Amino acid sequence: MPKTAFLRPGRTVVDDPMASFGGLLREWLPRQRWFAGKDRPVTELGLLSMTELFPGCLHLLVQTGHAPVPAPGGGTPAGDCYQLLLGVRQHLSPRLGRALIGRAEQGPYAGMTVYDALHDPRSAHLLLERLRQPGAAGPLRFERDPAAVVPAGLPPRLLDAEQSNSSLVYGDEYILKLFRRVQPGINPDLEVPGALAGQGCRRVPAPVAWFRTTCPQEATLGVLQPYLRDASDGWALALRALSTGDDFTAQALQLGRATADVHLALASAFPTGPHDESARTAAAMAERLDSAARCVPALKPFVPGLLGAFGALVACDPGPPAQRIHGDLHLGQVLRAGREWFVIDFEGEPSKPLAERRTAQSPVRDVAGMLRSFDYAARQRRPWRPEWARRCREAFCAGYASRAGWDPRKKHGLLRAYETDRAVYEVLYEARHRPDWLPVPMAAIERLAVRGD
Ligand SMILES: Nc1ncnc2c1ncn2[C@@H]1O[C@H](COP(=O)(O)OP(=O)(O)O)[C@@H](O)[C@H]1O
Ligand SMILES: O=P(O)(O)O[C@H]1O[C@H](CO)[C@@H](O[C@H]2O[C@H](CO)[C@@H](O)[C@H](O)[C@H]2O)[C@H](O)[C@H]1O
Repeated sequence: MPKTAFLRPGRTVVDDPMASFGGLLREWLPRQRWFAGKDRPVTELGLLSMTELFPGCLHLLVQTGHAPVPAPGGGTPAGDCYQLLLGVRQHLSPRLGRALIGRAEQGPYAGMTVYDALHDPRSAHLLLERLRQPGAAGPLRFERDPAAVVPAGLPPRLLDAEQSNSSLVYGDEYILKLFRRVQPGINPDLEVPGALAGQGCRRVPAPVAWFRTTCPQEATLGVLQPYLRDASDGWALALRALSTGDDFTAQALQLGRATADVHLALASAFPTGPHDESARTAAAMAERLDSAARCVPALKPFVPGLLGAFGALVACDPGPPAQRIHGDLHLGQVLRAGREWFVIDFEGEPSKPLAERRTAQSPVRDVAGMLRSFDYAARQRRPWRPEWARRCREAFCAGYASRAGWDPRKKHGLLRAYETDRAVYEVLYEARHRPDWLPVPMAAIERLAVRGD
């Protein structure tokens, strides 16, 4: 196998590895669930860095490029940086068949089989070993909480979930999340749980080890944290309750309390700011709506009604002070283990720039996210169960109010604005990732635009 080294951007390499991988990855990337640019064909793929992590396993950061949109004023869509772990072998054993990316035809790896190494237990094992022993590999830095003791030899398994990233579970003890779309700066999914652990907040699993890159820019690549075994996520529990007819309001009430606990800890751990309800926030929401309506024309008839909801942001009583928030709170981001709710995945909405996700924002945004999620769950049942959603939403708000010192139910105008903004995001998300689900947020759009309740 050709010897590979870390490639500095801009350095001329005689044997360009992308001559081997470029074509294969251009085909493979857009088919991955975590690929964010599904609405933009990948026309170029550049290599930002490549590091041989261990023999037969390459760590790559690649940059996508997209063709200009032909429509007048269409511009060129922005590309993204993705993290890949590629296995390179002569032959792939049949048990790794679903990890296959393809066979390199040319370049330094000509004739070799290329595959997604996260599926390979050997690579997953060696990755944990790297995290257990802090140090550097090319531009990669492996670091850990000095107090944490992670045992060796925990058997890995790759989570099969529909995810924005990829996660490996080790022996039901730890979970390692590898960020697929990488943005410069510290990822809030490392920053926030680390800061909350410092506050003694037990509702968020604390980071145990992590790795980052220093090139081409500083960026977080992965986080290892304790795995909550026997936990069920809120989405699965809500759907189960809906199908058995069990009450879910007690859980929703506790979830409201847990959310408020996390908000209080966040407000202590990070700077807070004046309330976020301003003409600027309303304008940002209107802009997001405008660009969503350009991508999803079904939104267009509702635009005037939805703009009315944003206008209320400036007219109504201000909400609680701005603070760091979760940013993408829904039933899939909360886990129930034992009798407690835990909150995970502090990345925020994956499509927003990282710097924006790290700003202080209104906690109403998170409340609205969870309220939307009860509506999503209720719409999984036929006939639709609006009463179920209404009761859960009420209970969640009551639980939240009992801890937070303010009651979301008394902030109707604010909630409507943030719920509308969230539903617009969901329309875009579903159009890009799961078009079959589009009617779910569209039903909310209709309700919010027409009836406003
Ligand atoms: N600490 C944890 N304990 C148990 N399961 C977890 C933990 N963290 C994540 N998971 C599981 O992994 C799934 C994906 O995690 P998440 O952080 O939401 O990743 P993504 O950003 O890819 O959506 C969750 O839905 C949950 O089932
Ligand atoms: O992958 P993430 O969990 O970071 O979040 C993204 O995917 C979610 C879907 O998996 C999406 O959530 C939407 O669908 C959920 C049901 O599958 C529902 O509970 C949420 O309320 C709804 O927003 C989320 O928006 C997206 O960022």
